[in-house]
Amino acid sequence: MEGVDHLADERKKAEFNVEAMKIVWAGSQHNLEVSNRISKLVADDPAFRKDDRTMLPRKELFKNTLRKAAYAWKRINELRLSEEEASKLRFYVDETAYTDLHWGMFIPAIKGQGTDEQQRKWLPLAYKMQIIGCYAQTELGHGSNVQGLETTATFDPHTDEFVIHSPTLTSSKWWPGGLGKVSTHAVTYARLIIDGKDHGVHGFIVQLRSLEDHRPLPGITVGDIGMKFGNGAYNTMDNGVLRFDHVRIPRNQMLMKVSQVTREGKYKQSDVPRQLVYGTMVYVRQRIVADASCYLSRAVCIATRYSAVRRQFGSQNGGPETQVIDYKTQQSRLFPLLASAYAFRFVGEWLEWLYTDVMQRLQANDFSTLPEAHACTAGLKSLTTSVTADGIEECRKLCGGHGYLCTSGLPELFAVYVPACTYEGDNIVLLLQVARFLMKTVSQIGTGKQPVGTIAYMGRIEHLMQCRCNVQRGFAELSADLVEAAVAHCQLIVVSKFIEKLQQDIPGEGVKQQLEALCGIYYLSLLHKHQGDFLATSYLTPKQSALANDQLRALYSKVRPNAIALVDAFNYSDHFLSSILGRYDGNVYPKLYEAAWKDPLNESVVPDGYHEYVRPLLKQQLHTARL
Ligand SMILES: CCCCC/C=C\C/C=C\C/C=C\C/C=C\C/C=C\C=C\C(=O)SCCNC(=O)CCNC(=O)[C@H](O)C(C)(C)COP(=O)(O)OP(=O)(O)OC[C@H]1O[C@@H](n2cnc3c(N)ncnc32)[C@H](O)[C@@H]1OP(=O)(O)O
Ligand SMILES: Cc1cc2nc3c(=O)[nH]c(=O)nc-3n(C[C@H](O)[C@H](O)[C@H](O)COP(=O)(O)OP(=O)(O)OC[C@H]3O[C@@H](n4cnc5c(N)ncnc54)[C@H](O)[C@@H]3O)c2cc1C
Repeated sequence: MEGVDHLADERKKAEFNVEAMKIVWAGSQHNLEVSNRISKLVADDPAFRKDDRTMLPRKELFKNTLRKAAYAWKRINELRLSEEEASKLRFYVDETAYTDLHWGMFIPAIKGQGTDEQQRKWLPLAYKMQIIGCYAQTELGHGSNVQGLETTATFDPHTDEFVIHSPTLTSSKWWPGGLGKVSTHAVTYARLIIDGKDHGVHGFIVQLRSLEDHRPLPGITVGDIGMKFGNGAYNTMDNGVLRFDHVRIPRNQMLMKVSQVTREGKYKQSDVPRQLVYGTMVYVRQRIVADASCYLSRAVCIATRYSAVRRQFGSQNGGPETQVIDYKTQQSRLFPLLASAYAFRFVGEWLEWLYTDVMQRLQANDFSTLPEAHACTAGLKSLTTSVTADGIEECRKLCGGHGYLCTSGLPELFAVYVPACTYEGDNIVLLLQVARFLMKTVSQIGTGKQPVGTIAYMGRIEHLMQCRCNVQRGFAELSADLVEAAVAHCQLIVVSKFIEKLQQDIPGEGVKQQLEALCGIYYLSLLHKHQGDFLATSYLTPKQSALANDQLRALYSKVRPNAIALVDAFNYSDHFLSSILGRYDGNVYPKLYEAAWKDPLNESVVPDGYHEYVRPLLKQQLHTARL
């Protein structure tokens, strides 16, 4: 029934102040106000419609994305939106586009690695979108191993230029988003060669296309790499291929904050770690962690609302069947994901703080916290994206058959999100970086160096203090176990940041109690999942393990009446969720029925192709039957 809130009874059960929880989720009253205003702006504007996205052929889909990106930019300017509001608007438009890479990587790369002079030249152009940029690092043959990139930038002292060249097929740039069809410029990563000497990988600003007619400049071959997983989803993005044939750029287009090449061709390394060349990736990994909670909470919101609407079995005396959310099995799959969404929100906030702190220290030439920042961003990016991708798929299964329909919103959400496990660093490769950091820490504990920050706990573990180990010895052989240790370390960070959040003053009736319950579900469900490890290492007795499981079940019961309100606190509009199963009013069945009839296949009663391919078969059967 239209206008009826089918979830009203569920909402009445809430034992906490939902409006106050919305503020906790948004981070502040101000953030909530901006989110409300901008999400409504997008939802109310038919130009941002997206319910047809999974049905459009690629070319139409891509053109539509270009239209939306241009329209979004027009609105941002007309309404004089601030940078914060503009990025919220792109978030609520909810369509991956070349602009993600322009704002998310091209500009940060110039800001992080360009000199003041380079920033003064390039940033105003980029901010006004008079040039559009991408981040061209990965190659056909090299992704994870950045030091293995093959593209060369050879200094020519006669002309004061670099010659950018792709020497082999495997050196072709491959994957950069926005590169395929739109970008006019790319921050391109290439090996710096001076006088025959290889100085390793550096960033260069290279113009790719004419600003007049958009054609590739001489020596540039560029295009899209083709369709990716899923309908709609990441196919709104023009991930591209790019080859350079001795393309010349002025010397001052090498990003020279970290190291410089002089007019005479002298290579000068600033007094900063070379890893700062990887700074843009650290920035984006931190953003991806913050984003994981958004994707996971969307899926959880859909699955929770639908689980309250859906009924199966258990009818008593002809009464209604049981809501599937009341089954303990459903709760044991759904509520840990709900708890994870909140946990990732808080660890994302903390990581943002850590990143800002590291950047401030770098300004003051203090590089001491860089290794920890790298380990935290790499590890948490890996953990949160893996859990989120698996969690979206679990939510699809929690919605039974209807979860498989595109109108549930879940297939596209999964397809658009799952590459997050690969981009900005393959999740296993990143965990190996964390493992290396942990092993290095262990090797230093023996020398009396006290670990601080997120690894301080290691200094309190007795047998680690006795440990005398070399970082590399046995590393490769034990790498699968070390990856597990790295995940456990990252989980510890997530749990401790959740607990720290609870130690803050959290206003709103019942809000803190709900968060305490969710925090308990988060760590107890982990403990339950890994109880074998805890028992094997005698950190838990079987009795304690059983008690922990009892406590977990009790927390599921505590959260159950609040489940709908806890997902309402994410404050997602129906437009943003784009899911019939996750509708705010729970009016699922009539809307599913209605949507089916809107499918293009139902535009005619007799489908295209019937007369060519079906009718002849039927005729043949009639003929055979008569015989
Ligand atoms: C639809 C979803 C949208 C999501 C939106 C999300 C967020 C939105 C907001 C903003 C983002 C905007 C856009 C992004 C959106 C979507 C993504 C789209 C694009 C994706 C882009 C990319 O994928 S870009 C390419 C990314 N590539 C990688 O990540 C490569 C991974 N590889 C590496 O990083 C390195 O090769 C390495 C770390 C694995 C190894 O490096 P190497 O130099 O060989 O190092 P060693 O292992 O020998 O280590 C040497 C020492 O250096 C330390 N170290 C390594 N890395 C760093 C670092 N980054 N910082 C600091 N220190 C580092 C390492 O620890 C070693 O130290 P020690 O010697 O002391 O041990
Ligand atoms: C949607 C999408 C968007 C992207 N956007 C961009 C972009 O804008 N710009 C850009 O430059 N790049 C981009 N990329 C590329 C991306 O960064 C790389 O794909 C990513 O870094 C992984 O590298 P790879 O593809 O070389 O994987 P590989 O390293 O080849 O991984 C293959 C397998 O090998 C394993 N493996 C690799 N090395 C090791 C090791 N040392 N030990 C153990 N196992 C290992 C991995 O775990 C994985 O299972 C994008 C990729 C995708 C999918």
